[in-house]
Amino acid sequence: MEKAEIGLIGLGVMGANLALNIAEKGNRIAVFNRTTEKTDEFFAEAGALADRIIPCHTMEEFIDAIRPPRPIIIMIKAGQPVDDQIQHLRPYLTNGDIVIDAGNANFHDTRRRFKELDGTGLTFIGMGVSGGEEGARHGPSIMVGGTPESYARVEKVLTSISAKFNNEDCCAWLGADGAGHFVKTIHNGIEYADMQMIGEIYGLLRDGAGKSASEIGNIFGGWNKGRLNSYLIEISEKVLAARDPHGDGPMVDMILDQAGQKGTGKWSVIEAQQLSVPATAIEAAVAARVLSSMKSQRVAAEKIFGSAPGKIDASGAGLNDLELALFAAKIGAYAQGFAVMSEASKEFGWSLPMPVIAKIWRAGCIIRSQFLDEITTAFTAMPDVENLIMTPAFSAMVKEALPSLRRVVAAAVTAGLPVPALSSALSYFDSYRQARGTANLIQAQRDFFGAHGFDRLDGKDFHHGPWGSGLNE
Ligand SMILES: NC(=O)C1=CN([C@@H]2O[C@H](COP(=O)(O)OP(=O)(O)OC[C@H]3O[C@@H](n4cnc5c(N)ncnc54)[C@H](OP(=O)(O)O)[C@@H]3O)[C@@H](O)[C@H]2O)C=CC1
Ligand SMILES: O=C(CO)[C@H](O)[C@H](O)COP(=O)(O)O
Repeated sequence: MEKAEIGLIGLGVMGANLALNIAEKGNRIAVFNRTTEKTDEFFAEAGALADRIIPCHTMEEFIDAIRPPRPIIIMIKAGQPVDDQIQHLRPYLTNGDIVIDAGNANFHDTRRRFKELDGTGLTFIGMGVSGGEEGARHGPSIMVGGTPESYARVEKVLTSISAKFNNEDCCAWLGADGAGHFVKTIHNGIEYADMQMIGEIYGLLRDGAGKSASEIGNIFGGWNKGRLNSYLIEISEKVLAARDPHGDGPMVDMILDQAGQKGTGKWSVIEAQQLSVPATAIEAAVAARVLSSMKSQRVAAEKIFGSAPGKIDASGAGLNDLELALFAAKIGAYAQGFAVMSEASKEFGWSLPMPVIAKIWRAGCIIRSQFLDEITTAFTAMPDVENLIMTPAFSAMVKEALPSLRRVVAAAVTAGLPVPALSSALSYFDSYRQARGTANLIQAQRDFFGAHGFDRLDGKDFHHGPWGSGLNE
């Protein structure tokens, strides 16, 4: 039997679709899944693509089915299962084989795994894949980390399956070891903020303006034709229009208001904090998911404190403000995500290419949008800019949209409706553009209680105030 060019382990939602995508693009692929019945089901449903798929039930069969040196994609549950799978795979691998972890790994694990295989004749690639089920099947965004040499060996197959934007591949090598998984993590952090902000606007329209799910869906549908055009707005419109197949009303009204999370949002925030980069909108989004899960506490608290008393104007200028507010806050979240990547690039020696990252997020991934094309243009003109909002195009957009964000946050606060991500983005802008902040008082307090010292505006070489030990200065 003709051997496969590539192998894939893990036929869950993502792996199965990725395997079909790989086969469809003319590649012969061997597949393996821990639960072998899933392999049989997958093969039985592969239709015309079955000719290019070799289903395997044992590791021996799987390895034998792939032409060496073998590229092997692992697309299974992240964490310990990946280490166990590599352990299980290793005795069968031979010189030159490449192990590609395509799941949502923590990039610290990727760096460790990369090191563990270094010098063994085997190579490790950590590859972020975004686009969910549909993206995996028809074209995801692919973020690769590893050696450029190992990428060169798999580039053809990866670019053949990736999404395209204006005929450009949404797939790129981004740097060594954990670079790809780090970028995917921040992609997800931004995804959290984007989703939370859309959710907050939904809340203002539902609870503050009394709009129904289908009315809000129609509003989002209109916005999707403008500057907010994006996959997340598009699916929000669809979700809000859907009816409950097991009841009478809109589907969304029947869904429990507790958000799940698998870790990437939290990791984004942890890394931002470790790198000392403020990512306040992403932090707010992660915290909001945690608060959403405290359902019983929220129910009890509403009984004590009451529900939101106020109203939100969502007609005419009010609606325009909501659209622009979402746009301004979204800029804040993306600026923060890119700033985290920029700092990580220095810290981990990756030279992450910001314009390329923006480029490969324009199609295929969950945060894909027209807006990312504008980010690509801005970073291409100024690849080393410290913050996206300092580029001429984005500073102009922020200036235009900020008054709306301010009015919306003020109205929400007055009404008692929660807008943690929108208000974090607003405070971020307000803090970032404040040349004279208030940390002088913090420095004075620190010096007062702990003799920590401060720098003076006039540059004089005195570093303590007229209190405590500073009395002697
Ligand atoms: N769903 C999504 O939208 C996206 C998911 N991802 C990431 O892709 C990866 C796969 O996700 P997804 O396809 O959604 O997950 P699924 O839950 O659909 O499938 C999980 C897969 O992992 C396998 N698996 C679980 N534990 C082990 C183990 N200990 N040893 C071997 N195999 C194991 C399962 O095998 P078995 O059938 O035997 O249980 C199954 O093939 C994850 O890292 C996820 O975070 C990335 C982008 C988008
Ligand atoms: O990577 C993804 C999308 O880009 C996955 O769908 C991921 O599961 C999303 O994160 P969470 O489950 O924490 O919402």
